[in-house]
Amino acid sequence: MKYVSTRGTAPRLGFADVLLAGLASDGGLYVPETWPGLDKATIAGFAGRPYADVAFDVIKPFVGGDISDQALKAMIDDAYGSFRHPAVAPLVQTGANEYVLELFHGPTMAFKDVAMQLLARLMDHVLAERGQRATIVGATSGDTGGAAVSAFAGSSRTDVFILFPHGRVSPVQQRQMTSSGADNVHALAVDGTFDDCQALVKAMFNDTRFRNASALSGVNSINWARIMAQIVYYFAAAASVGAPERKISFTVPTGNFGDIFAGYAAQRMGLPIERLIIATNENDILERSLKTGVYETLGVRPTMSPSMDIQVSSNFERLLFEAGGRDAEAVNRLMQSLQQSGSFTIPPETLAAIRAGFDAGRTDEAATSATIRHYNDSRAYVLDPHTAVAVSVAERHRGDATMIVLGTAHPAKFPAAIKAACGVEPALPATHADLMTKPEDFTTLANDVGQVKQFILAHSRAAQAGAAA
Ligand SMILES: Cc1ncc(COP(=O)(O)O)c(C=O)c1O
Ligand SMILES: N[C@@H](CCOP(=O)(O)O)C(=O)O
Repeated sequence: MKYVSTRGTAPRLGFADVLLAGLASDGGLYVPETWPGLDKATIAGFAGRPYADVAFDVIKPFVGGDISDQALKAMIDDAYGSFRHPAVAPLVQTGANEYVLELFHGPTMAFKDVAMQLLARLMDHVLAERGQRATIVGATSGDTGGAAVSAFAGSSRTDVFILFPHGRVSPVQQRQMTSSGADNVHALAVDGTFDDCQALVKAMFNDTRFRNASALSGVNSINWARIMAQIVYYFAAAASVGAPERKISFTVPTGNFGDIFAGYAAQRMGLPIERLIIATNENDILERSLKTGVYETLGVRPTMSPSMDIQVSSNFERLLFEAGGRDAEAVNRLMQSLQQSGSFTIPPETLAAIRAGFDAGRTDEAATSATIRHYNDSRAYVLDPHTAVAVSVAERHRGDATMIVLGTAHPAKFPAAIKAACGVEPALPATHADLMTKPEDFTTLANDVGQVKQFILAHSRAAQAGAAA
């Protein structure tokens, strides 16, 4: 399996190189050169099988021959052995034909763990085989950071630098990033928004000298391996409720578009999905884009679903590439326009292709609270605010297909919002009982790429080894 960049000029790479590259060298995102297919019998056969077995079958074609089957299987088993629920991603029925897919039973209580636990093992494996170290950078609006810290803490081959928007993540999310005590973890509180943090990460990748000097690698969903691991739960969940014979739609709380792009990838691999529904909070760039055809960034508004407080939705570029017939030049033009003017107009045929598979809806703060309250009162089920955004959108997009809403975080990560909405203060799982009393360690930095690079060069063992060589 080879991978190509959405911007067309970066080298075609195999899986192990894409895994370590993160962002492509032309600024684009890697996608598989061709989509592997799974036939109907294979998909139906996923029902009732252990999650790790489904993961192996879905992931194996993307890895090609770069990692042996035995090593891949061992890493998958180990990654999902760290989850608190034996099913890894259980489906909870919430209505006659409605389910919440609980993706928050991993070590940091958000769906990011599903991919990050495997990504860390894959990276360590490839780095060990090559005798290399890497400098890992990540931007987070709250959950990717904690998941990365948990997955990479103590790894001898990586130093991890997580940029988070100072004062814009929940206290639980912050502690998960700042209290690991691991020497190879650096939490950086940036004076800015998540979009600023993500722009800093991309600027570091686009500086070839810095990138090479520090052996830079990324853990955001710009890294193909993150998306790859997230495809699995679409197959597992759909098969468990009767796919491929039963019609199924998914509603996905969306920010950086990685999670829903994984659903699109599952569809391209043969999973019949009726509709993929993008659910946004008041940071509704994707909902506006699908409605008007104009992708236009406005200021970020802080909401009670902070992990979705995003305007520049990185993985939308992957969809533009696919829906536009893999026209890398067109993607380049759109991305240049975004950089210069903060907006672009989606070409009409591309927009039509997107609308053929996707719907989008927005939920404001009052409706998010009302949904949390309603689910608590009527079903004794406590939704986290991100999942509540999606449940509210799903209710407005009911068709005759079975609806699966992705439950992306545990409500205990956002206790203040839940308490305000329904009076309940969700408790942290016993595994996290001491989290909020652990000492914190983080560094505050300005929204300045020079300062961030300087910090990384001073603290990355890969950079220091490179400088000494
Ligand atoms: C809890 C939660 N829900 C939803 C999202 C949005 O997912 P994506 O960025 O893949 O669209 C995020 C952040 O990514 C998140 O942390
Ligand atoms: N919501 C995310 C933002 C980064 O998304 P990613 O999936 O690209 O890592 C977060 O919680 O950090």
